[in-house]
Amino acid sequence: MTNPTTKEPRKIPPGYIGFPIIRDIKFLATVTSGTGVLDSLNHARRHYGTMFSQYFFGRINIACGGQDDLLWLFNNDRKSLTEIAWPPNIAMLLGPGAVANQTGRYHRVLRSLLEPSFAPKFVMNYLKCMDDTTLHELNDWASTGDYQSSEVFKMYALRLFYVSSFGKADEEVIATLHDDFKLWIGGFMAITVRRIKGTSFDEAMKARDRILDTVDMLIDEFIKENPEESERAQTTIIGRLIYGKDKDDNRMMTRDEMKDNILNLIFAGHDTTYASISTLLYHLSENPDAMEALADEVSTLIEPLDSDELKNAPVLNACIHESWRIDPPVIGSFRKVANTDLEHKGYTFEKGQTFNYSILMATTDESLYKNHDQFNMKRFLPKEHPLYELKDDSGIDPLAGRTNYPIFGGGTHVCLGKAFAQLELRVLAARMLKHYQVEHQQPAWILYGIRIPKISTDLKSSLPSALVQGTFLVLALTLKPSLRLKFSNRSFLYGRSDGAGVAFEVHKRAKMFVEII
Ligand code: HEM
Repeated sequence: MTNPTTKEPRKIPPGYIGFPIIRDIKFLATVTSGTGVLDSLNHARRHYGTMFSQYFFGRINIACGGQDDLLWLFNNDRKSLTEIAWPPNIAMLLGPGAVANQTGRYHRVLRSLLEPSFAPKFVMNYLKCMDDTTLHELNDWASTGDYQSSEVFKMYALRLFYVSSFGKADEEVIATLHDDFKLWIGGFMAITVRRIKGTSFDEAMKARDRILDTVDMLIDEFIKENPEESERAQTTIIGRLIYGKDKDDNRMMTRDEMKDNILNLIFAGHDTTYASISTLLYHLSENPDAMEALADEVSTLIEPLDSDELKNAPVLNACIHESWRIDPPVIGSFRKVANTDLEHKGYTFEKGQTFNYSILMATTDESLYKNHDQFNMKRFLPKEHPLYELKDDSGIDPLAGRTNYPIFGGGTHVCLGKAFAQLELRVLAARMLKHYQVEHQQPAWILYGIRIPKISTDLKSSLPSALVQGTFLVLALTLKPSLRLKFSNRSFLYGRSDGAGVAFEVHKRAKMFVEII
């Protein structure tokens, strides 16, 4: 902190602030093109280091992602010297009672009311319903025999959250929530928080009202059907939120807090899960050795799935952690200086200065992860594993919650749903590779089992390759039904575009189909 008598003129880190209009165009181009985020990050990192100024939604913002920067920021968070700083539209969409919007004591109270539902031990209560939902879902995907959009991952993510929350699924309500949620998230790109009729922000706020009404009705129903001592009240997210008490204050959540926080949880777990599934499947299909090792490992898992066994499955964890590392579902978050000016690296940051801490910068730091742009799940295998290879990596433990693997953020707002997210992905990956054969497939025409690459490439080379690939495809239709993937761009908010946002197809053995692009 600075001494007011010796305070120097404000200095901010170097960076491209740019000229009006040009910077607006540059900013929009960066955030709307998936690879633009990583490219511009790499560019800035090369020129200015791990802390630099940037123009962001109309103001100067400090981006940072070095180990020292993250430690500094997360420690400030704990001392209440920095606080959360969502852009105003996101803060409004989240609502006044949402944990992610809060600071100080109120934030601690809300966390203490929410944390029990997401504690690693408690999360194991959700294993059975997650597993049942997953088996059912995979079967549905497999039986369509047609390409589907990656939207199904979103519905699946919502369904998992819903069954863990309420202990059962109501398809009509899930579909309504899904549609409203899509409109709600559309408000994230709003440049004004004025409610002008017909704008995406206005539509998003209306969707927020509808979601809150739906949640209100669900809470009423839950209370009616599940008294405090019932099993559902004791083992579901909503049960814990309704009946749980804060240990210090002995107070329960108000109805408004409950509604805002259910929406907050849906938001926090929805697209993150969707992006996690997309990227994991992408990297596995691009890395057949990893996929094979994983399929071998999950084939030996006992039935019913056991939470400890899943938690300790080395290849499963290594693949998930490496996929999250190379394509973090959340690439960063926002903070601002709370009340007192702060100093770091010789710069003085005044009250209100905003920061964007970068998870992506840490996970693509070459000094932490050699060949960071290559998927290498072996970096996270335990030493005693037969596939373990210590090359240049420094043995980082992704579960330690350190700044060298900040996938779930850090400081006081560190992810509340970490154990939940890990369980979801473990169950899906285990079930998929235990029961299905997963094939990677670039966009192509599939004609009676023969895969014909898009004719945009050289025709002479594509025809023989079509025949070879077609032969392999037919051979591949062996005992397991197969899942096929095709890739397109992914939302900028959730990392790079080259990795995910998949349309995919699951089909039963020997099912023939034609895909028209
Ligand atoms: C792979 C999946 C996920 C990733 C990568 C992820 C990542 C993150 C990150 C980076 C933050 C910190 C944001 C900040 O510093 O401001 C965060 C916060 C949060 N996450 Fe997650 N998350 C995931 C899944 C989930 C799930 C499934 C839930 C719950 C169902 C959840 C609930 C939350 C909540 C409530 C917060 C806000 C906590 C607070 O502000 O105190 N997350 N998450």
